[in-house]
Amino acid sequence: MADDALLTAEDLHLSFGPTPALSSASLRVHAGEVLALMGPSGSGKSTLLHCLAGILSPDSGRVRFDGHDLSAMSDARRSALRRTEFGFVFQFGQLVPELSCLENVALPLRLAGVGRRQAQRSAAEWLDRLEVADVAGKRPGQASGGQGQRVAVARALVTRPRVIFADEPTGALDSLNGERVMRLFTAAAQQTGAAVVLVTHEARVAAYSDREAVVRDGRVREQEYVR
Ligand SMILES: Nc1ncnc2c1ncn2[C@@H]1O[C@H](COP(=O)(O)OP(=O)(O)OP(=O)(O)O)[C@@H](O)[C@H]1O
Repeated sequence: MADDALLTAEDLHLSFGPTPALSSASLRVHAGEVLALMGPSGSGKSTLLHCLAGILSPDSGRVRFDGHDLSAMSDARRSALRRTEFGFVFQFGQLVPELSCLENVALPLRLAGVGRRQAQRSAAEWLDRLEVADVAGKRPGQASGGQGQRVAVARALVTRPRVIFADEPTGALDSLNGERVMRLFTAAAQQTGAAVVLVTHEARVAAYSDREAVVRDGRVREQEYVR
């Protein structure tokens, strides 16, 4: 594999008490690619994603983003990196229920110091791109599951992060809505040049990736370019 990876995991080990979750897991993520992490339940996919995102620290091994070792950073610097360079989409959108969908998407920009009007303008553009402009004024509870996930994708992309981590982003949706989310998500990520690291059980969802990596027993066993 080429050495120009944006994000790398090298020989990660991590146990939760007596339970090993990662046992020598290594992976490279390249700028702009969509990488699907697949594998059996409990094999370590989410743990690997959380280590790559700097949410969990491995017991040993190293994660590097753009050449910088995440474990060598202070907590404050790692949090800042997560806010500015990474975006997140989870199974249940985790939108703020009291805010409108527009305000949810504008929120990461507001937290980054962008003025209200500019943040709302960008948020509206992103809702439009994800084909959910019609729910801008609604609260997440008034949107459907598929619309909520597209709002969550807009919120993850609005800051133009370099990597988006998505853990079962379509897990709560039927296949038609799941495919719509994936189609819009991957197209939007491609437009911004963001890499996507996607955990999924579903071959239909993984079909939107450029590359699949199979995690078994805490280790990346097979990797294959699918497109
Ligand atoms: N917070 C935790 N505390 C204790 N054990 C954990 C914790 N998180 C994960 N584990 C264990 O670590 C192992 C790997 O879990 P992980 O969630 O990474 O697997 P996964 O492949 O994402 O599973 P799934 O597909 O079911 O979501 C499992 O044995 C799991 O039970």
